[in-house]
Amino acid sequence: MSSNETPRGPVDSSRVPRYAGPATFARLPRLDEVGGRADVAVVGVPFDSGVSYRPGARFGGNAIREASRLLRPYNPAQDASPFALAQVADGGDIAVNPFHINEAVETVEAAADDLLGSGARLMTLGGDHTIALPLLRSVAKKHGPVALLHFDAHLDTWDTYFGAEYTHGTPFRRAVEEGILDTSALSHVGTRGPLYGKQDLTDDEKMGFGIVTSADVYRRGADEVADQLRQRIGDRPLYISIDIDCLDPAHAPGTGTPEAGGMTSRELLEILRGLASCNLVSADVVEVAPAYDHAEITSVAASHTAYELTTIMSRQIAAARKDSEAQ
Ligand SMILES: N=C(N)NCCCC(=O)O
Ligand SMILES: [Zn+2]
Ligand SMILES: [Zn+2]
Repeated sequence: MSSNETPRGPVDSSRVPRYAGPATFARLPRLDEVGGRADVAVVGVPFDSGVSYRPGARFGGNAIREASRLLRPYNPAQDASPFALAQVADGGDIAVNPFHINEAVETVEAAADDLLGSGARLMTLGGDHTIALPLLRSVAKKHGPVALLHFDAHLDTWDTYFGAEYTHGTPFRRAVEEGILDTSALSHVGTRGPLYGKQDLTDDEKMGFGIVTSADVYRRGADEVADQLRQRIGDRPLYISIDIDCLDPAHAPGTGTPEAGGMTSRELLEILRGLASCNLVSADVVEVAPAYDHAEITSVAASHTAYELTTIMSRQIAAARKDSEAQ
């Protein structure tokens, strides 16, 4: 979108009932309806062949789209209308091979290359956490090694499962090995639950990660945690990866590897709002498995999470555009 074009926004829910018609994220236009160019492309990755326990995250993207019908155009928490500040559009799903993990990883990377190459930032809806690796590869090709904020109950820096190196428990170890992360700014947030051994933590620390556990969030509060994370990230290009199981199973039952004692959705949303000044280049929300959900609890939480992330990106795009116009 050039600076003098008005973004095409969501379907007006005061004219067309919000439950009518096919679902796109937040009832936004499809990417092809805005000439194939968007500032933020919301894309689904229906892939869950990398999971170690309950399957079903392949249906996550569409469940989030359905739940996002109720999102409204003005975000008071960030005082912004994200879909008016920048062109946000739904790029549909990346068609990945469910029978071949390595090929799926390549397909996701190539599709992300195309979208990022068109100038869009990515808001990806998973899918299981395996997909973070090809997304990070693509983002690093564009920006160099990026800072990573990883919200998750799990470390996801394990080595292999059944000899497989691409799984939902291993993407961030692979990313560190490949040199696509800025190891001076890596944090897990919401970590908790049993591990295989203490070595998991030692290995993780050696890779450069800092840990803010879900109990830390509870004790110190969202604002203090966001301040600390912001300081660590500085103005580095930042990728945020959100495994919905960072939330307590009470707030996100619809996921494949639930762990007790997690964050509330309020805490997650507040931490994200506290990061609004960071240079967020792309993000994902993964591990929503609707078959285990009830009353869309998980997909509503995921849709609001993606809404906050999209708002951060839109505000930055609008601010950058204003700066370049002033020059
Ligand atoms: N990324 C998610 N959600 N879970 C990883 C769990 C890996 C395990 O089964 O130990
Ligand atoms: Zn997890
Ligand atoms: Zn994960």
